[in-house]
Amino acid sequence: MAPSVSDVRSGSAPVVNSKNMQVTPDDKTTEDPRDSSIHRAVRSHTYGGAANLRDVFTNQASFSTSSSAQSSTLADHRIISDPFPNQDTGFSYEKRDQLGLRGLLPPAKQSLNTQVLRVLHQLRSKSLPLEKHVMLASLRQTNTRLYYATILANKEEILPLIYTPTVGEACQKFSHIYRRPEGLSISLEDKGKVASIVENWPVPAGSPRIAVITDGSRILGLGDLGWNGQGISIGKLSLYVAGAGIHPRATLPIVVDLGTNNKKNLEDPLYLGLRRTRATTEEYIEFMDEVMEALHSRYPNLIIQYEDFTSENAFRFLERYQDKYPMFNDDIQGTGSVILAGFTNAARIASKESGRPLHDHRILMAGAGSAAVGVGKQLMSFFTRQGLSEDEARERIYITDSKGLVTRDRGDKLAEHKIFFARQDNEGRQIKDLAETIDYVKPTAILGLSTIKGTFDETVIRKMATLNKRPIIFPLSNPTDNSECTFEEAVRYTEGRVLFAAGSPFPEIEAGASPTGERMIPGQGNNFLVFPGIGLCAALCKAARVTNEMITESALALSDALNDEERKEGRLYPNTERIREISRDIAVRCIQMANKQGVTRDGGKTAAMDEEELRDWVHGEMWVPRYDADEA
Ligand SMILES: NC(=O)C1=CN([C@@H]2O[C@H](COP(=O)(O)OP(=O)(O)OC[C@H]3O[C@@H](n4cnc5c(N)ncnc54)[C@H](O)[C@@H]3O)[C@@H](O)[C@H]2O)C=CC1
Ligand SMILES: CC(=O)C(=O)O
Ligand SMILES: [Mg+2]
Repeated sequence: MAPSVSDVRSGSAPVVNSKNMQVTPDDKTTEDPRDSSIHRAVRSHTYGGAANLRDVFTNQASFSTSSSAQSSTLADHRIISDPFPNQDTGFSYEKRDQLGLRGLLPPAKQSLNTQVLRVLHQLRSKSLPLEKHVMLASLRQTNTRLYYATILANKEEILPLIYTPTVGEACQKFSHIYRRPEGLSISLEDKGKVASIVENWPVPAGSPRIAVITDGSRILGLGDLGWNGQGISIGKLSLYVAGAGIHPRATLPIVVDLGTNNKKNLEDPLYLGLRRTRATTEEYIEFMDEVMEALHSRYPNLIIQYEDFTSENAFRFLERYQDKYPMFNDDIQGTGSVILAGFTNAARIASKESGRPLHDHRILMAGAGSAAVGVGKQLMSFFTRQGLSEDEARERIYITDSKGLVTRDRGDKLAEHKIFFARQDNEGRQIKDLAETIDYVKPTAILGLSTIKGTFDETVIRKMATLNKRPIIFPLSNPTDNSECTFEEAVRYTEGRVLFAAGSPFPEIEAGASPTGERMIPGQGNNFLVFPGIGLCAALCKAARVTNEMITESALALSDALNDEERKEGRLYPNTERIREISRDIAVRCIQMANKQGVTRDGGKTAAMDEEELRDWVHGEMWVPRYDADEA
């Protein structure tokens, strides 16, 4: 059955009367003549006949002749093959005449809204999430604006298809579902000539502003997927566009291919990455130095988000580059921010009901990788804000790994990143079992960043329910199949008292099925609630660095974003439907912090604005998918 107009949920309707192109490619580098001619052509919707991004670059000469009706008619019809300017049945009859599109399109002229209905109709006729993911990827590759209009009008339905959990399966099968290239692939074989590879990026509308880079070595909780990790860079950048209004053409997905240790991939004839095992640490460092230098020298304002590197390299490259380039690590810092926000909101509720002072919370983490340690470090600021010293704050946080509680005297050589939270007050006691560790620590909160499904089993959850009036339980590993427990399990074993957030989305529990008799909404504690706002901030104020203080500010802004209605509903995070508003508020607070720290490079523009002006300006800078007014 075809969906009705009312099926298209509003909120951020797909077609809105707002400016079209704002968080645009970097104005500085658009002085590149290739960029500016292309940018102008795209803006004015004249078109020189490029079939794809690369052609936009090579055919740019035809832009300058597009005023000639004769030559443009021959070339311009290919606009329907270029995803950004393509409007398909949305082209007005006048434009069809102008561009030689008569007869190449069905007779009907349809609005973007109606086109969204068709996408939903087709999407809902498919049963498997991966099929839906492939269909949406194909839409992104053929009609960018329709893709984003569909997402914005149907966030709850679409986000799990383009992001976790489905993006996990998509990455596992990325070489199989591959249709056409998207983003940059830079392989170890390009060593010594990475700058020329970066030069190859066709820059269809000026320079990119945000890049997401992965080496595919730890995709979600799925391990080493090699080149197939490109799917995560693409997925995260779709969220930048949908969630923060970054212009689609200002995004740059990158996979660096330094080999893979995934035997299945190496033996798969369809695998599209390098067929070699992973490079050594020395090779890694040299190569990444070259990549960062090449990206930064071509695009000095580019914000580079590191994603899903193994923990050792995640920490290594954050430390190596954070004071040199505008970059941040999403798994360490983005996750730290989002969990600090959710934990703060949960701890306030728990403390209000139990009378326990906020500074007296104790957090036990299952997991001691980049995500857990990043979260732990960010959570320390929760305690220091309650008046504790750094050491006292650190003592409130316990981490466990596959061998149990992490202690200094456990007898094994601890990875460097684990040492900070390794206990020294255990008096020689070593505990392997998580339930026993709970008896020892008596935590008010358990956070799962272990990648292991079922780590929070019935015994663990029931112990938390015995110890706490409102136990805080956050199984944060992705995708859903790796979650330490389900929402339903957490609710059942705590008789509905749990304060819950998970990395991947779980369904709500309706009032009739809930032990409390009230509808229960699970939180989604996922870094996608903050990284779009952090990146938006950095792009807009041309941040020279993404400082730790900016990251902490993003957490405070997210925590403050919860409104009264959401609090009444028992939410720990604001409703994802409001993601653009949330990103705007995060960006405003981060820009203010960036100005305070003197890391902006916008010539004092944002420093001169008061908060309201800044909020309006940031809002106005967000790109909204729409067709030209006369064609909508
Ligand atoms: N919700 C979110 O926004 C985010 C979630 N994550 C998730 O966090 C997970 C971990 O990521 P990384 O830290 O980078 O991975 P990692 O592989 O470096 O760390 C996993 C850690 O879990 C430990 N571990 C394994 N089995 C365990 C067990 N039974 N009990 C306790 N600890 C155990 C390992 O020893 C290791 O320290 C992934 O599943 C990822 O999807 C990561 C970033 C953001
Ligand atoms: C959400 C995310 O960044 C992860 O699971 O790795
Ligand atoms: Mg990640």
